[in-house]
Amino acid sequence: MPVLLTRNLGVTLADGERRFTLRVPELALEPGEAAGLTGASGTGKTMLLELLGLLRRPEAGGCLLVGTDAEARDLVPLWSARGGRSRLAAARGRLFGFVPQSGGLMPFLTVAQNVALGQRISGREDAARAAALIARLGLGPVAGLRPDRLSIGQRQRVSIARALAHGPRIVIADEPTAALDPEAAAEAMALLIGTAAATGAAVLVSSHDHDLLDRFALTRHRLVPEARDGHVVSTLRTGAEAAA
Ligand SMILES: Nc1ncnc2c1ncn2[C@@H]1O[C@H](COP(=O)(O)OP(=O)(O)OP(=O)(O)O)[C@@H](O)[C@H]1O
Repeated sequence: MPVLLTRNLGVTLADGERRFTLRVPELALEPGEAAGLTGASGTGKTMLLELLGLLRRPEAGGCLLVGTDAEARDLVPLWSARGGRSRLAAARGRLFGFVPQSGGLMPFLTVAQNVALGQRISGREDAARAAALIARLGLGPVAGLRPDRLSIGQRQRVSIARALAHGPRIVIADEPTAALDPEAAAEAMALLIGTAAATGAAVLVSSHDHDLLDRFALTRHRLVPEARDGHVVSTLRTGAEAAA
Protein backbone atom coordinates (compact mmCIF):
# COMPACT_ATOMS: atom_id res chain seq x y z
CA MET A 1 0.00 0.00 0.00
CA PRO A 2 1.46 3.39 -0.98
CA VAL A 3 2.56 5.76 1.74
CA LEU A 4 1.79 8.69 -0.55
CA LEU A 5 -0.83 8.74 -3.28
CA THR A 6 -2.04 11.68 -5.33
CA ARG A 7 -4.70 12.16 -7.98
CA ASN A 8 -5.28 15.26 -10.08
CA LEU A 9 -3.14 17.50 -7.96
CA GLY A 10 -2.48 20.89 -9.50
CA VAL A 11 -1.62 24.49 -8.93
CA THR A 12 -1.54 27.61 -11.12
CA LEU A 13 0.56 30.71 -10.51
CA ALA A 14 0.21 33.94 -12.44
CA ASP A 15 1.90 37.30 -12.37
CA GLY A 16 1.38 39.87 -15.12
CA GLU A 17 1.65 38.10 -18.47
CA ARG A 18 3.12 34.93 -16.96
CA ARG A 19 1.07 31.90 -16.10
CA PHE A 20 2.44 28.58 -14.89
CA THR A 21 0.39 25.46 -14.20
CA LEU A 22 1.69 22.31 -12.58
CA ARG A 23 -0.35 19.14 -13.16
CA VAL A 24 0.16 15.87 -11.32
CA PRO A 25 -2.32 13.34 -12.75
CA GLU A 26 -1.08 10.58 -10.46
CA LEU A 27 1.88 9.74 -8.24
CA ALA A 28 2.37 6.88 -5.80
CA LEU A 29 5.26 6.19 -3.44
CA GLU A 30 5.60 2.87 -1.65
CA PRO A 31 7.22 2.54 1.80
CA GLY A 32 11.00 2.21 1.39
CA GLU A 33 10.84 3.20 -2.30
CA ALA A 34 13.37 5.65 -3.72
CA ALA A 35 12.05 7.77 -6.58
CA GLY A 36 13.74 10.42 -8.70
CA LEU A 37 12.14 13.59 -10.05
CA THR A 38 13.67 15.20 -13.13
CA GLY A 39 12.71 18.06 -15.41
CA ALA A 40 14.46 21.03 -16.97
CA SER A 41 15.02 24.17 -14.92
CA GLY A 42 11.75 26.00 -14.27
CA THR A 43 9.48 23.00 -14.93
CA GLY A 44 8.19 23.02 -11.35
CA LYS A 45 10.24 20.44 -9.47
CA THR A 46 10.46 22.59 -6.33
CA MET A 47 6.78 23.49 -6.63
CA LEU A 48 5.82 19.82 -6.84
CA LEU A 49 7.93 18.92 -3.81
CA GLU A 50 6.28 21.79 -1.91
CA LEU A 51 2.80 20.55 -2.89
CA LEU A 52 3.54 17.01 -1.74
CA GLY A 53 5.27 18.19 1.45
CA LEU A 54 2.22 20.24 2.52
CA LEU A 55 4.13 23.50 2.06
CA ARG A 56 2.01 24.80 -0.82
CA ARG A 57 -1.76 24.79 -1.26
CA PRO A 58 -3.04 22.75 -4.21
CA GLU A 59 -6.18 23.65 -6.14
CA ALA A 60 -9.37 22.12 -4.82
CA GLY A 61 -10.48 18.90 -6.49
CA GLY A 62 -7.20 17.02 -6.18
CA CYS A 63 -6.42 14.34 -3.68
CA LEU A 64 -3.26 13.80 -1.59
CA LEU A 65 -3.27 10.76 0.66
CA VAL A 66 -0.35 10.42 3.05
CA GLY A 67 0.34 7.66 5.56
CA THR A 68 -0.49 3.98 5.55
CA ASP A 69 -3.55 1.94 6.50
CA ALA A 70 -5.70 3.57 9.12
CA GLU A 71 -3.77 6.85 9.28
CA ALA A 72 -3.97 7.47 5.50
CA ARG A 73 -6.24 10.38 4.69
CA ASP A 74 -6.78 13.00 2.04
CA LEU A 75 -5.07 16.13 3.30
CA VAL A 76 -6.22 18.55 0.55
CA PRO A 77 -9.48 19.55 2.34
CA LEU A 78 -7.45 20.66 5.38
CA TRP A 79 -6.16 23.67 3.39
CA SER A 80 -9.64 25.20 3.53
CA ALA A 81 -10.94 23.68 6.78
CA ARG A 82 -11.21 25.59 10.02
CA GLY A 83 -8.07 24.91 12.06
CA GLY A 84 -6.75 23.00 9.05
CA ARG A 85 -3.47 24.89 8.78
CA SER A 86 -2.26 23.81 12.20
CA ARG A 87 -3.28 20.21 11.45
CA LEU A 88 -1.34 20.43 8.19
CA ALA A 89 1.71 21.73 10.07
CA ALA A 90 1.44 18.85 12.54
CA ALA A 91 1.07 16.31 9.71
CA ARG A 92 4.02 17.87 7.88
CA GLY A 93 6.25 17.59 10.95
CA ARG A 94 5.21 14.01 11.70
CA LEU A 95 5.07 12.47 8.23
CA PHE A 96 7.80 14.27 6.30
CA GLY A 97 11.53 14.87 6.48
CA PHE A 98 13.13 17.47 4.21
CA VAL A 99 16.65 17.62 2.77
CA PRO A 100 17.15 20.99 1.10
CA GLN A 101 19.79 21.76 -1.53
CA SER A 102 22.11 23.62 0.81
CA GLY A 103 21.57 21.72 4.04
CA GLY A 104 19.40 24.31 5.80
CA LEU A 105 21.09 23.70 9.15
CA MET A 106 20.84 25.98 12.17
CA PRO A 107 24.25 27.70 12.34
CA PHE A 108 24.18 28.20 16.12
CA LEU A 109 23.46 24.54 16.94
CA THR A 110 25.95 21.65 16.94
CA VAL A 111 25.60 18.70 14.58
CA ALA A 112 23.99 16.60 17.33
CA GLN A 113 21.60 19.45 18.26
CA ASN A 114 20.65 19.97 14.60
CA VAL A 115 19.87 16.26 14.23
CA ALA A 116 17.76 16.32 17.41
CA LEU A 117 15.84 19.43 16.32
CA GLY A 118 13.34 17.64 14.05
CA GLN A 119 12.62 15.21 16.86
CA ARG A 120 11.99 18.04 19.32
CA ILE A 121 9.69 19.89 16.93
CA SER A 122 7.61 16.79 16.20
CA GLY A 123 7.55 15.74 19.86
CA ARG A 124 9.43 12.50 19.11
CA GLU A 125 12.65 12.77 21.07
CA ASP A 126 14.69 9.61 20.70
CA ALA A 127 18.36 10.02 21.63
CA ALA A 128 19.25 6.44 20.63
CA ARG A 129 17.82 6.88 17.14
CA ALA A 130 19.63 10.22 16.70
CA ALA A 131 22.92 8.66 17.87
CA ALA A 132 22.47 5.70 15.49
CA LEU A 133 21.91 8.04 12.54
CA ILE A 134 24.94 10.15 13.48
CA ALA A 135 27.06 6.99 13.57
CA ARG A 136 25.62 5.54 10.35
CA LEU A 137 26.31 8.78 8.48
CA GLY A 138 29.89 8.95 9.79
CA LEU A 139 29.28 12.11 11.82
CA GLY A 140 30.47 10.85 15.23
CA PRO A 141 33.78 12.75 15.19
CA VAL A 142 32.06 16.07 14.32
CA ALA A 143 28.89 15.68 16.42
CA GLY A 144 29.91 18.50 18.80
CA LEU A 145 30.85 21.00 16.06
CA ARG A 146 28.76 23.75 14.49
CA PRO A 147 27.95 23.53 10.73
CA ASP A 148 30.45 26.25 9.72
CA ARG A 149 33.27 23.92 10.80
CA LEU A 150 32.14 21.18 8.39
CA SER A 151 32.65 20.49 4.69
CA ILE A 152 29.63 20.91 2.39
CA GLY A 153 29.41 17.11 2.05
CA GLN A 154 29.42 16.68 5.84
CA ARG A 155 26.70 19.33 6.17
CA GLN A 156 24.58 17.47 3.67
CA ARG A 157 25.01 14.28 5.71
CA VAL A 158 23.84 16.16 8.82
CA SER A 159 20.83 17.33 6.84
CA ILE A 160 20.05 13.71 5.88
CA ALA A 161 20.35 12.58 9.52
CA ARG A 162 18.11 15.44 10.65
CA ALA A 163 15.47 14.62 8.02
CA LEU A 164 15.26 11.01 9.23
CA ALA A 165 15.68 11.48 12.98
CA HIS A 166 11.96 11.74 13.86
CA GLY A 167 11.01 8.65 11.81
CA PRO A 168 9.17 10.28 8.89
CA ARG A 169 7.24 8.19 6.36
CA ILE A 170 8.51 10.22 3.43
CA VAL A 171 11.73 12.12 2.80
CA ILE A 172 11.64 14.94 0.28
CA ALA A 173 15.02 16.01 -1.06
CA ASP A 174 15.23 19.02 -3.41
CA GLU A 175 18.44 18.72 -5.42
CA PRO A 176 20.35 17.52 -2.35
CA THR A 177 23.56 16.85 -4.28
CA ALA A 178 23.65 20.00 -6.45
CA ALA A 179 26.38 21.67 -4.37
CA LEU A 180 28.57 18.56 -4.15
CA ASP A 181 31.38 17.26 -6.35
CA PRO A 182 30.59 13.98 -8.18
CA GLU A 183 32.20 11.75 -5.56
CA ALA A 184 30.51 13.47 -2.61
CA ALA A 185 27.22 13.54 -4.56
CA ALA A 186 27.31 9.76 -5.07
CA GLU A 187 28.20 9.23 -1.40
CA ALA A 188 25.39 11.51 -0.18
CA MET A 189 22.86 9.85 -2.51
CA ALA A 190 23.89 6.36 -1.35
CA LEU A 191 23.56 7.40 2.29
CA LEU A 192 20.23 9.13 1.73
CA ILE A 193 18.68 6.18 -0.09
CA GLY A 194 20.28 3.49 2.07
CA THR A 195 19.42 5.13 5.38
CA ALA A 196 15.85 5.91 4.33
CA ALA A 197 15.32 2.33 3.12
CA ALA A 198 16.71 1.00 6.41
CA THR A 199 14.07 3.01 8.28
CA GLY A 200 11.26 2.11 5.84
CA ALA A 201 10.81 5.71 4.65
CA ALA A 202 10.06 6.50 1.02
CA VAL A 203 12.33 9.06 -0.67
CA LEU A 204 11.55 11.45 -3.48
CA VAL A 205 14.64 13.22 -4.73
CA SER A 206 14.80 15.87 -7.44
CA SER A 207 17.96 16.13 -9.47
CA HIS A 208 19.37 17.40 -12.75
CA ASP A 209 21.91 14.59 -12.61
CA HIS A 210 20.39 11.80 -14.71
CA ASP A 211 23.53 9.68 -14.50
CA LEU A 212 23.40 9.75 -10.73
CA LEU A 213 19.71 8.77 -10.70
CA ASP A 214 20.44 5.95 -13.16
CA ARG A 215 23.27 4.72 -11.00
CA PHE A 216 20.93 4.27 -8.05
CA ALA A 217 18.13 2.82 -10.23
CA LEU A 218 15.48 5.12 -8.83
CA THR A 219 11.89 5.00 -10.03
CA ARG A 220 11.63 7.90 -12.47
CA HIS A 221 9.17 10.76 -12.63
CA ARG A 222 9.65 13.64 -15.03
CA LEU A 223 8.04 17.04 -15.47
CA VAL A 224 7.31 17.80 -19.12
CA PRO A 225 6.37 21.41 -20.00
CA GLU A 226 4.17 22.61 -22.85
CA ALA A 227 3.85 26.32 -23.70
CA ARG A 228 0.60 27.75 -25.02
CA ASP A 229 0.41 31.55 -25.55
CA GLY A 230 2.71 32.33 -22.66
CA HIS A 231 0.94 29.83 -20.41
CA VAL A 232 3.28 27.01 -19.43
CA VAL A 233 1.62 23.77 -18.36
CA SER A 234 4.04 21.31 -16.83
CA THR A 235 2.76 17.75 -16.37
CA LEU A 236 4.26 14.96 -14.28
CA ARG A 237 4.93 11.82 -16.31
CA THR A 238 5.68 8.57 -14.58
CA GLY A 239 6.88 5.10 -15.58
CA ALA A 240 7.57 4.53 -19.29
CA GLU A 241 6.25 8.01 -20.11
CA ALA A 242 8.95 9.54 -17.87
CA ALA A 243 11.67 7.76 -19.80
CA ALA A 244 10.30 8.76 -23.23
N1 LIG B 1 3.94 34.02 -9.51
C1 LIG B 1 4.29 33.30 -10.59
N2 LIG B 1 3.63 33.44 -11.76
C2 LIG B 1 3.93 32.70 -12.84
N3 LIG B 1 4.91 31.78 -12.86
C3 LIG B 1 5.61 31.60 -11.72
C4 LIG B 1 5.35 32.33 -10.54
N4 LIG B 1 6.22 31.95 -9.57
C5 LIG B 1 6.99 30.97 -10.14
N5 LIG B 1 6.64 30.78 -11.43
C6 LIG B 1 7.22 29.79 -12.36
O1 LIG B 1 7.01 28.51 -11.82
C7 LIG B 1 7.93 27.61 -12.42
C8 LIG B 1 8.34 26.54 -11.43
O2 LIG B 1 9.45 26.92 -10.63
P1 LIG B 1 10.28 25.85 -9.79
O3 LIG B 1 11.22 26.64 -8.96
O4 LIG B 1 9.35 24.93 -9.09
O5 LIG B 1 11.06 25.07 -10.94
P2 LIG B 1 12.26 24.02 -10.81
O6 LIG B 1 11.96 22.94 -11.78
O7 LIG B 1 12.44 23.65 -9.37
O8 LIG B 1 13.49 24.89 -11.32
P3 LIG B 1 15.07 24.76 -11.00
O9 LIG B 1 15.50 23.42 -11.53
O10 LIG B 1 15.65 25.89 -11.80
O11 LIG B 1 15.24 24.92 -9.51
C9 LIG B 1 9.06 28.46 -12.98
O12 LIG B 1 9.01 28.38 -14.40
C10 LIG B 1 8.73 29.86 -12.50
O13 LIG B 1 9.11 30.83 -13.46
